[in-house]
This record gives sequence, structure tokens and C-alpha cells, in this order.
Amino acid sequence: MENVKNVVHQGYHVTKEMRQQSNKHGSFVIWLTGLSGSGKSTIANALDHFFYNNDYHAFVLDGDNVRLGLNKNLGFSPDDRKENIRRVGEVSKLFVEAGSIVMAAFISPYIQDRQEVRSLFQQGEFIEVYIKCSLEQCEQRDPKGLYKKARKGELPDFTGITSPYEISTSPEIIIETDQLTVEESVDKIINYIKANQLI
Ligand SMILES: Nc1ncnc2c1ncn2[C@@H]1O[C@H](COP(=O)(O)OS(=O)(=O)O)[C@@H](OP(=O)(O)O)[C@H]1O
Ligand SMILES: Nc1ncnc2c1ncn2[C@@H]1O[C@H](COP(=O)(O)OP(=O)(O)O)[C@@H](O)[C@H]1O
Repeated sequence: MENVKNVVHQGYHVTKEMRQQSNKHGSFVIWLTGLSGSGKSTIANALDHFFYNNDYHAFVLDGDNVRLGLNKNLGFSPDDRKENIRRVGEVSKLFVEAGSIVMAAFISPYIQDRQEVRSLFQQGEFIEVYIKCSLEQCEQRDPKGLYKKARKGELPDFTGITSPYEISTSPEIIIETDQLTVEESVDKIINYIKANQLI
């Protein structure tokens, strides 16, 4: 807080509302949280196809990609994950201000970190989607071979094995990827967004 003592927020002349009107849809965050291999990236990209094909302004922020650039100085300790999520929350807020729909696909294992991101947004702008999948199923999928490495002790602080995942009590949406297909998962999310008149 000390660092921002003499910094004053500058209002934008072209407002978020003007951009939303011009884009002809709302801007908000679909925050996909869950274990590695649960299906966050797959569903985020399937949503992106839907939005792209239907002329919506949307973009995916994905853990792996953000960690190769903006957050390349961060690891997987609780403090580093917290800072990772804080920065991604702020980037998501900029996208929403710019009139875009954001799909943020991050493990984001701590309830408090997710709540802090939620608090950056207005009511209804932050949609938490818990991508629910058992550890056993995620481990069986193991799309990047990371669980195998973690079990061999080659990957410290691995979520679900040697690092915790805290389940939210009331996310807006729960998607069980060991029950639904990718298409059914996308439909469930889109139906929620339409029912809440965000698009
Ligand atoms: N120790 C450890 N624990 C969990 N994940 C690990 C780890 N090391 C590397 N990876 C890879 O990093 C991706 C998760 O990055 P996130 O930014 O989503 O993590 S977090 O939200 O800060 O917890 C994660 O991507 P997903 O599998 O898509 O979840 C992994 O590819
Ligand atoms: N219903 C489903 N939803 C999402 N992914 C699924 C589903 N069923 C099987 N999968 C597979 O599970 C894996 C999930 O990997 P990924 O999307 O990278 O997960 P995460 O981003 O959570 O690590 C992919 O190989 C995907 O094809």
C-alpha cells in the first residue's frame, strides 16, 4: 500500500460500458479452477471456439502460458501461487475493462486467493467454475506426465499429491468432467451465461 500512496486512479474516457455497447455483449470472467488434468484448458479452449465462431470478443488466459511469460519468475510455493493468481486477477480485470470475455484457466488452489480475485469485480462479473474431477481420474489422464513425475518425487509441491487443493463451497457452476463431455460442459456454462443475461 505504501507504494501506491501517491498514485491516483485515472478514469478512462472510453468506458467499459461504451465498449460493451459497441461489442454488443457484456464483459466478464469465467474462472476455471481445478486439479491439473481436470479439463480447465480443454473447456476454456472449447468456450473460446464458441465465442469466436459467434463474433464475441473473448480470450483465454492459461496457467502454463502465463507462467512462461508474465509470471516466469514465480514457482509453486503458496506465496508464489498467490502472487500468480493476484496478477492474473488484475490482468483479467483489464480485459473486462476492455470489453472482453475472459476464460482464466488456473489451478488456483486456495479459496482465499480466488476470493481476492472475485473482490476485484462487480457483482455478476466473476463466474467461478469448479472443474471437478477425481484425483484418480486426473492421474489416469495425466496429459503431460506430471503426476508420474510427482509420484516419483521429481516434482515437488504438486497439487493433489504434495500440495493442497481447497474446494469452494459455492462456485457459480460445477462441471464434472468425468460425467460430462466437453460439449455438454460448454453448453452448461453458456446456458448459465445466457440465463444471467451476460451475453
Ligand atoms: N508443482 C506443480 N503443481 C501444479 N502444477 C504444476 C506444477 N509444476 C508445473 N505445473 C504446471 O503448471 C500448471 C499450473 O499453473 P497454474 O498457474 O494454473 O497454477 S496455480 O494456479 O498457481 O496453482 C499446470 O497446468 P495444468 O495441468 O493445466 O493445471 C502444470 O502444467
Ligand atoms: N469432459 C471432459 N472435459 C475436459 N477434458 C476432458 C474431458 N474428458 C476427457 N478430457 C481430457 O482430459 C484432459 C484434460 O487436460 P487439460 O484440459 O489440459 O486439463 P487442465 O488444464 O485442467 O490441466 C485432456 O486430455 C482432455 O482431452
